[in-house]
Amino acid sequence: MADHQRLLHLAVMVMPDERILTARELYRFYRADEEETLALRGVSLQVQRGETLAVVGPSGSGKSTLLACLAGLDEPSGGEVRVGGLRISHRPETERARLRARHIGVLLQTRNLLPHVSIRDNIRLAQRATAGRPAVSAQELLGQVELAERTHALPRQLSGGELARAGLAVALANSPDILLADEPTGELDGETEQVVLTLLRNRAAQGCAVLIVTHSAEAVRVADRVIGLEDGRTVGAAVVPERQEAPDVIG
Ligand SMILES: Nc1ncnc2c1ncn2[C@@H]1O[C@H](COP(=O)(O)OP(=O)(O)OP(=O)(O)O)[C@@H](O)[C@H]1O
Repeated sequence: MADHQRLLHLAVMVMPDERILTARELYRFYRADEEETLALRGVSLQVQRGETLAVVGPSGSGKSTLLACLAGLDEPSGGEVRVGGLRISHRPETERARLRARHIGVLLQTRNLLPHVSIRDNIRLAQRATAGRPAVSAQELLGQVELAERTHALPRQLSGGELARAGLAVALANSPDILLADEPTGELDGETEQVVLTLLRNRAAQGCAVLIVTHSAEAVRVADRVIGLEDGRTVGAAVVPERQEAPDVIG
């Protein structure tokens, strides 16, 4: 190999892949009893490090299905999902779970919290899914989401806003490269919504790729880009013209 080729090869090897999350031509077909639904019909997207992408669309348009396929919680019927250079789709569940634990934080509408353990132990259990020492302690994470005083609380002892922040702390337990959030501000009041959006923005500012499925105009406003889904297809993509920074509530 010539010198310049060797240098180029090295540069490609050490250059971080900015397109950390890539979905190509995703299809998801459901069959329940006699009913067949094509929930995704060829969806392609990319999210870069440091970028926030909002996915919007009417009920039933395929948003949650898309998020589940991106997270490796569900398998697309066709197409593929890549995390950095690694394919996460079309692998056994255990391998998808391993890749997810290492690279992806997922915040689901159900708030991804186990009901019978404290919020601190919810975080610790999430951290056990990866080998090695977590980069950030459960106590530190709870401090970041302003729940340091509620360490021992069970999920049912928390308010809606506190639950949303606890769910986010669990999603961030393993310092993910990618954060996927399904309606992260769903039932929150305006003030708590701003707190959660600020936390998401801060993560993106630290280099995380953030994808938010949302109905909230506020959430769309803090995104860098927005894509629409309708009937399982992307119907438009736009750069948000003037991003409104959420107030800097949490450092
Ligand atoms: N497990 C399933 N089995 C059969 N059909 C399903 C399943 N999950 C979703 N669907 C169907 O796939 C389509 C897309 O559903 P999905 O939940 O992804 O939509 P959504 O945009 O997230 O909706 P919402 O905004 O109401 O949460 C819908 O027609 C839904 O009924």
